Amino acid sequence: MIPYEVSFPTHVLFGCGELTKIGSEAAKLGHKALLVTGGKAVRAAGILQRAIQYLTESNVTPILYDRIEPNPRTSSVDAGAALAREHACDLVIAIGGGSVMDAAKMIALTAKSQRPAYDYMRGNPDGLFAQLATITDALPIITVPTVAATGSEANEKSVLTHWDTHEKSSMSMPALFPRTALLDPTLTYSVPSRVTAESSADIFSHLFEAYLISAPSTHVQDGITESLIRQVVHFAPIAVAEPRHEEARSTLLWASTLAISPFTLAGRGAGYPLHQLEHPLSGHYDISHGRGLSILALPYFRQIIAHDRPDRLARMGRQCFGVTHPDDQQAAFDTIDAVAAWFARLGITERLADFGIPHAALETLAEDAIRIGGRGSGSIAGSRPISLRDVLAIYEACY
Ligand SMILES: NC(=O)c1ccc[n+]([C@@H]2O[C@H](COP(=O)([O-])OP(=O)(O)OC[C@H]3O[C@@H](n4cnc5c(N)ncnc54)[C@H](O)[C@@H]3O)[C@@H](O)[C@H]2O)c1
Repeated sequence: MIPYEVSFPTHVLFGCGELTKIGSEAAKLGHKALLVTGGKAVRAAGILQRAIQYLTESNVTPILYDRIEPNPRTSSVDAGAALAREHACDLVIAIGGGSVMDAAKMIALTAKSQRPAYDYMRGNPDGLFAQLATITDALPIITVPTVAATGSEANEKSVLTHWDTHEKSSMSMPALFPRTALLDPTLTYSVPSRVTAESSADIFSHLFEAYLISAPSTHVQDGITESLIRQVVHFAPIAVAEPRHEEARSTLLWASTLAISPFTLAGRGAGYPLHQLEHPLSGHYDISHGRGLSILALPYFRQIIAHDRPDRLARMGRQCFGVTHPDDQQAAFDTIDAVAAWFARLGITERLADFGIPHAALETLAEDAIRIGGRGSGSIAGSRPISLRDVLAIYEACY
């Protein structure tokens, strides 16, 4: 058993219509808010206009920064932080998906520290990466997720891309915990089916990654994780088919928040190897995160987990996918088939070649995965040290 220390400090308000409370919640934390969002979707859905109205009615002045792209870049964070300083904002509000929330959280930090976002990233040799665990100072943050996917709304993580070096990596520090998260499932009704499908695959990957390579004595966490996987497997196809299905959208939204939380992760003692394999794909080719993960998942199961932890793959299959075979090895392979069928139901069937990635680039991508994801160790931590050869074999298998 691995000892753990747990913190879930974000105050969560969950329910259809909770967006109406954004003004009163913001007024508790500040007077002038940098309102961070993406280019079009949130405005097109009418969410942005409503948020501005509620803030203004509560005497909170919104300063709009609507330049966050999917797979957010350090340059966008730096520009947002400069705007927050210029207007003396005392609060940051994120309305959008994981990309917007991750960027807003780093804006809240760097607006105060006055350092470029890249200073905090793994690849910056003169940076602060080694000190992240002790960094606590940032402007207060409110998150309003409009996609059920990353859990960024209530966790201490941010994933950014430094486009000059194509490094995409995650940072984790206490300063990034949002103070308040407003979770309103109706805000996700406008998410297109394609994005709903890949976001659901992302929630699923957050749930299975540490679960499949978990240390022993995590029975409570296992039970919660399996329950969440069952809900995502059941409700994702429903939300894809019926975007305004309240029960499906509500379930996916809360599942996404809990998927990266101490309730599922405490004491696992394991990292996110599949995420380390995905980051170079979106870092170089701007592939959406959930899509990249789902393309890599099946070869990762076949080449790593089915050999190292058939017991865990079999358990996930029996608990969440109706697998019944009594032999663990066979049940592990049956689970892979069941996950493949679920991806197919969601319409996720692409291969890496479909995204214009040249075959000759696979080696560079694999080297990047090892360099950034391996933190200088020469391999990625997982059920065993995952080598350059393993990564390349997985990329080849889904090309
Ligand atoms: N912080 C974390 O813990 C964490 C965990 C996993 C992944 N991530 C990162 O988060 C990012 C992905 O976030 P994401 O999956 O939420 O996607 P996203 O934020 O990139 O959004 C995906 C798309 O959905 C659109 N969209 C958002 N809300 C919408 C709505 N209501 N209606 C219609 N369209 C809408 C966006 O405009 C965008 O085009 C990646 O960079 C990933 O690496 C962060």
